[in-house]
Amino acid sequence: MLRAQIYLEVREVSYRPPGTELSLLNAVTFSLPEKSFGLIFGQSGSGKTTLLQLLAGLSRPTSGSITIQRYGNDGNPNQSPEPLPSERVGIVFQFPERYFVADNVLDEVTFGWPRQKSDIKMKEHLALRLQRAINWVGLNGILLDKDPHSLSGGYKRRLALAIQLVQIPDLLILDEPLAGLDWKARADVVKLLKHLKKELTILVVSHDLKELAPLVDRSWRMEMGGILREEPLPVQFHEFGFVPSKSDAP
Ligand SMILES: Nc1ncnc2c1ncn2[C@@H]1O[C@H](COP(=O)(O)OP(=O)(O)OP(=O)(O)O)[C@@H](O)[C@H]1O
Repeated sequence: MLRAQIYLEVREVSYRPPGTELSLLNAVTFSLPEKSFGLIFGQSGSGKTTLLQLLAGLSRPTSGSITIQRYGNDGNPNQSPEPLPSERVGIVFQFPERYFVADNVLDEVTFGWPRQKSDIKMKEHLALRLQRAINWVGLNGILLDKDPHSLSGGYKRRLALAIQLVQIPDLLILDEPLAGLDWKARADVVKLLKHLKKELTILVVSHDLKELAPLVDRSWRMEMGGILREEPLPVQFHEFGFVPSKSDAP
């Protein structure tokens, strides 16, 4: 049975940085249903980060569209697509801990929030959002007055996620979320992403295909020249520790 669903839809998006003749993305087209996990992989320099920056609204496509489309139970679009609002997109860049600015966890998560003038209702609303984000990423056991730089690698990534989740994004974008972490922290982040996927649409750029594969609903390879093609992950069962027994052999 079909059910109503919302899709992120990227149509024929091309991008040429202002003042250059070089096209970094060429007619990129894909769609991702809400509350699913998309993974983009491909060679270094193929344009993956450039695409994420466009999705986050940090730069604008030279042509093409990035929209939200709602479909009804009959599988037909409900109305015309709406532009993806950048304030509903959270993005965590590679090595987010390098950009921490505050000297305690609370200030890092609430950086830029109004401090004095907000009314009680607004303060309560912000406190609820903060609590939700902190609980979501499992930072509730951590003292909020701790120096973010003193946290372990895995907890720094949780904090980076909380900073985005506090804005209650519809789409969470992650650029190489496992890069630079030890095996335990990587396993921790994968577990956390599995949990977040129940509530959010997540789009990840990564080279860590093996570890992320169990979460992935849709995957695309970015080829040099900024061309995106849907492609299942090139991961074999044996890479997950599955060794066929003799009776399983064809
Ligand atoms: N503003 C710019 N002007 C010109 N070239 C750029 C600009 N930004 C990025 N590039 C080039 O565009 C190409 C794509 O870069 P991008 O960072 O998107 O690739 P990537 O697939 O994310 O690579 P990696 O996996 O190494 O992060 C690279 O060759 C990069 O040097």
